[in-house]
Amino acid sequence: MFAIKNFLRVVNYRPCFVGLHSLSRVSGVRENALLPCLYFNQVRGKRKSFESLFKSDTDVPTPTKKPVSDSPKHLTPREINTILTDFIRKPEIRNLAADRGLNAKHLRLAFVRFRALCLSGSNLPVELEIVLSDIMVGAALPDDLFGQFMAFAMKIYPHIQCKEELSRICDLRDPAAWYPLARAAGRKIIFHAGPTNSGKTYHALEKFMEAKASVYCGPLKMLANEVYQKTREKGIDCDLATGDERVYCNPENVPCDRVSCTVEMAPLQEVFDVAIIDEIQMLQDPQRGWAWSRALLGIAAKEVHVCGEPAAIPLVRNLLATAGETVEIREYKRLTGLTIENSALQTLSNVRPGDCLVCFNKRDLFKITKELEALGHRVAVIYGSLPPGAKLMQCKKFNDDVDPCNVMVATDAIGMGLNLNIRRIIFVSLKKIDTKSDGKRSLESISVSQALQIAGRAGRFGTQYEQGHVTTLRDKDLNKLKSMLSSFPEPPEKAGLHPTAEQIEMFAYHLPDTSLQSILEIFTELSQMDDSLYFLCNIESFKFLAEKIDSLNLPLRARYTFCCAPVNIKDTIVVSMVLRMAREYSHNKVMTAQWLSRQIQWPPPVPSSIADMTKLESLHDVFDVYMWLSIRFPDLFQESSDVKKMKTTLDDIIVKGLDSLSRLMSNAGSDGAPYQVFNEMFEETSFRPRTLAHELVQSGNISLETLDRLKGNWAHNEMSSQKETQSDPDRSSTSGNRHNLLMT
Ligand SMILES: Nc1ncnc2c1ncn2[C@@H]1O[C@H](COP(=O)(O)OP(=O)(O)OP(=O)(O)O)[C@@H](O)[C@H]1O
Repeated sequence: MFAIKNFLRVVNYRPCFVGLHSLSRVSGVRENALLPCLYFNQVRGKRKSFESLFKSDTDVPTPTKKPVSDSPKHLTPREINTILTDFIRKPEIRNLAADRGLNAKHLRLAFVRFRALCLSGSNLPVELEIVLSDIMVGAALPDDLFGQFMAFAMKIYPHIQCKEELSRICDLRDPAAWYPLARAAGRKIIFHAGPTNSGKTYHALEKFMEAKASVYCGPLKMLANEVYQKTREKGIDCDLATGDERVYCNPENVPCDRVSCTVEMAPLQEVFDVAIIDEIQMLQDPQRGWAWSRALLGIAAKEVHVCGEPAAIPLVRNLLATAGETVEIREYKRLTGLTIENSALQTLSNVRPGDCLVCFNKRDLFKITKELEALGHRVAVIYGSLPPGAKLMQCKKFNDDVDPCNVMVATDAIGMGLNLNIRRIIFVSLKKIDTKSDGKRSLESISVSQALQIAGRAGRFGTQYEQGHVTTLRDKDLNKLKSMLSSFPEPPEKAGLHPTAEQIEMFAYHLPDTSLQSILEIFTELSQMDDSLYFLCNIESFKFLAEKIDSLNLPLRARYTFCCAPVNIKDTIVVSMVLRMAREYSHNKVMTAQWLSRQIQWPPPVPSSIADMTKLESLHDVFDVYMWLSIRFPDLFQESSDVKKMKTTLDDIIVKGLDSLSRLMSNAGSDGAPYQVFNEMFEETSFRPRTLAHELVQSGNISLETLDRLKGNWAHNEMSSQKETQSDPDRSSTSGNRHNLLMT
C-alpha cells in the first residue's frame, strides 16, 4: 500500500486534494470536486503554496527505503468519526447526493457502511486515506470526501448510474398497454354481480361450455378442477391447467380449445370466444391480486365474463376504463333464504346434523373437533393447508346422506366456492390472525366480505338444506355478526401488480452484478404506478427465496422461476426442499422420484400426532412444488407422474389421519412437542404479545416447533450450566438471563 501511496505522490496526486479543498472552500462542493482525477488535471502543479504541508516529491523515498514517519498522519477512530460527522451534516452534501440519485434512505445506509469502512482501518483505498489525512491536517475540507463517498455509494447502489433506464422499465403506470392482443380483441365485458349462492358462476359457466374456444380462471385448484370435471361429465372437451398440473383431454396431449385453469395460469397468448374470471374481488388480495389484474386486463377474448361481489364493480369499471373498455352489469339475487338466528349456540351439545362450525385457526378447529367427537358426532374437517384431494374427500363424506358424518368443522377455507350441504353456519369467533404486507401479524376482526362469503355457505341451492341459518358460538359475538351480515362489503380500492420475468430480466441486464434480491428491492423502490388504482403485491416470499438461492449458480430465468414457486416460506421442510432442488438444478442433475423419496424419507410412518400430520401436509406441498417445477423444467424434473402417484398415496394417509384426529391430539408430537403448545400460544383471550417468544412466534420469525426445540436446548444448557455453576459460581447469572429472555 505504501508503494502505491508513494507512486501517487510521485505523479503529483497529493495537490489534487489540496485543490479540491480550496475549490470547495470558495464555492461549496461542485461537480468537479466529485471527480478527483478530472480536477487533478486542471490544478496539477498550481498549488505550490501548499507544498509546505508535504514533503517535496524528490524527497519521497523509494518504497523499500521509505521510513514509517513518512506515512500520512495516522488518524484515530475518534478523529475519523469527527470528520465524517462534519461531512454528512452538511446540507450541500445531502443536496448533491440527492442530485446524483441517492435518496435520504440510501444516503443514510451508504453513509453507515462508508463510516464502517473508514473506521475499519484496514484495506482503506489509498485516496481515501490521503483525503482523510489532508482533512485532519487542514489541507482539505470534509466536503472533499464527497468523490470517495459517491464512488463507494455507487458500488452499493449501482442502479443510481442507470436510474433513468431502470425507471422506464419499472414504469407500471399503464398496465393495460402491456397486452396488445387483448386490446385488439374488441372485448365485451360482462360483470355477473351478486351475493354468494346467487347463480352468477352458473350463468357464466353456461357460456363457457357453449363457446367454441373458452377459458375459465378460478381462484383455487379445487375449483378449476371442479369446472374441468363438470365440463367433461357433460361430454364437452376441456383441459385442466393449474400451476402443478396439466391434463389434456386429447390422449396425445394436444391442447383443446377449452381450458379450466387457476387464475395465475390464465393464457394470454391465445384468443378465446369466452373467458370467465371468477371471484374478481380477489384483485385486492395482497399476495395474489396481480393475477386477477393480469387476467382482467390481459385475457384476449371476445366476451369476458367476470363474476364476483357487487362491491368490486367500481374498481373493475375504473380499471377497464384505462383500456378504453366499458362493462355491462348483470345483477343476481340469492337463490335461497338465509336466516340469522336470534340466539347463539352457547354449547357444543346444541350442535345438530348439517351444522358447520367455522374457526379461524387450527387450534380451535382441532379442539372443537375433539369435543364434538367426544359428544358422539362424526366430524368432517376442512382447513387451508389440507391438500385439495383430502378437502374433497371431507366434502364428499359430509355431503353424503348415507355417511354418518354430518357435522363439519372448518376454517375460512370453506369461504370460497365449495358446494356443501350445510344447514347452519356457526361462527366460533369473528377474529382472525391477519398478516400485513410487511409480514407483521395481529388479531383482527374478519371483514364484512369474509363474513358474508362464509355465512353464504349455508342453505346451498339444490342441496337438502335450501333454507340456510347462521349464528355464533358465543352470545357476545351475535350482535356483531348481525351487523356485519346486514352491511355491504367494503369496496376493493386497488388492484395488485407484480413485476414480470421480462422486467426483471431487463433490470438484470442493466445491473449485471446485482443479486436478484437487490434487483427486486430496487424495482420496488423505483416502480411507479397509478396509486389510485394499483398497489405492488407483497413479494416477501419471492425476496426470501431470492436471498436463499443467491449463492447458487443459476441463470436469471431459472432463479426467477424458483422464486415464484408456490412455497409457504414459514414451512421449513418445504423451503429446505426447494433449496435442495435449486442446488441440484444448478449442478444440472436430474431429480427423479427416487431422489425425492430419499430426500423426504418416503414413505412416511402413519401419523401418530398432530405434529406428524403437519409434516405430512408439508410433504404434500413438497410434491406440489416438484410438480410445479416439472412443468417449468421438464428436463430435470422428469418424473412428475410418479410423484403424482406418491401424492395420491399421501392424500390417503392424511385422510386416514383426519379420521382419528382425537387420538392424534392426545399424543405428544413426534419431536416431543406436546400439542398443548398450540393452545397456550394462541389463546384468544390472552393474545397480546406477552414475551419475546410470543412476539417471535406471532411475527412468524420462529415456528412453534423451533421454539420448543429451543426451549429444550436451553433447558438442557441450563442444567449443564447449573452443574458447572456448582464448580464455578460466577457464571450463574449469564445462563439465568438467557433463560429468562425466553421464558418471561
Ligand atoms: N339456474 C340454475 N339451475 C340449476 N342450478 C343452479 C342454477 N343456478 C345456480 N345453480 C346451482 O346453485 C349453486 C350455486 O350457484 P353458483 O355457484 O353459480 O353461485 P354463486 O353466486 O357463484 O355463488 P358463490 O360465489 O358462492 O360461488 C351451484 O351448485 C349451481 O350449480
